[in-house]
Amino acid sequence: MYFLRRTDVNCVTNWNVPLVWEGTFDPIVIDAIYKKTNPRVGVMIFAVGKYTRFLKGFLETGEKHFLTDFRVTYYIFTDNEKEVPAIALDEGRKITVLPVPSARRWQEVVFGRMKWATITIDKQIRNETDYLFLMDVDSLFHHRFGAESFSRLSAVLHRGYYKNTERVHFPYERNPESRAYIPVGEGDYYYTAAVLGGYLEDIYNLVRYCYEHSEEDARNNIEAVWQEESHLNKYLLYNKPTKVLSPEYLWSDYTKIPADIKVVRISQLKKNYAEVRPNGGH
Ligand SMILES: CC(=O)N[C@H]1[C@@H](OP(=O)(O)OP(=O)(O)OC[C@H]2O[C@@H](n3ccc(=O)[nH]c3=O)[C@H](O)[C@@H]2O)O[C@H](CO)[C@H](O)[C@@H]1O
Ligand SMILES: [Mn+2]
Repeated sequence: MYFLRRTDVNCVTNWNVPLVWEGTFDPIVIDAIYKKTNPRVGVMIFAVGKYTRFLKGFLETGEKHFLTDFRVTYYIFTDNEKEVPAIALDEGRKITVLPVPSARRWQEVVFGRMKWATITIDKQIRNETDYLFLMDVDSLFHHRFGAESFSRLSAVLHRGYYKNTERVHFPYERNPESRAYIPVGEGDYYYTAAVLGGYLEDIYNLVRYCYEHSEEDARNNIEAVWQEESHLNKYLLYNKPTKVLSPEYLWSDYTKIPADIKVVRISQLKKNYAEVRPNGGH
């Protein structure tokens, strides 16, 4: 008998839910537990404008590493259906393409994810999915992303702020006029908006909150500092995740891999922001 544990990182949050790292779970045991209920998994990805170029790599590597042996539907929201590549999918896995309008600003797309997620869950996905994930498309899977990620609400620590950043320096929205406002002194973690998952209804509550609150900001001519990610961080402060995933679940090709990151499960690709976005860089 041996026990899986890590002593170099924190494996539990202040509200006593798991913080998942490589070396803290047995992948075979945990997949077998969830396999019994054979859940239907949905993954929402947006590929608007030039971002369709990322679909091939995302889907091909997803087939190698993302919940292999589970039933998975990739919901691809795009303004250009013709650019969705034909990828050979394993049994029990499929692609559903959903049309969305083109955008003049990249901000429209990242905010729009919350809007289209809300609308599409109501219209269709509620009847098709048990667990729902939302992911950025400009990334590749490099390593197992399995059933250890399942819970009612699972959020991923942003790689840039998980270790050496005091909470007063988290890049939360600090304008009290914004619905995403978090006062200095509050906050648990800074979470990324690029990977997120949970039960369908829990994700629905989250995306609807982010959608409605960003619309309210827009009516007051406010755009939160990190767009939908700011609203997400506000939501997660008052609706704590039931599982927190380490930055293994979203690293970046821009960032050197430190010793506590034993595996990189997904990594954001380097991209030319000015070239790939409709209104240029940051
Ligand atoms: C440095 C920076 O600017 N960071 C933003 C961006 O990081 P990122 O640089 O990760 O943003 P991104 O350009 O990858 O956009 C997020 C996702 O939106 C989709 N997409 C975006 C633009 C577009 O024209 N077409 C399209 O399909 C695509 O799925 C992409 O992966 O997103 C974060 C949340 O995810 C925050 O909102 C940040 O504001
Ligand atoms: Mn991205």
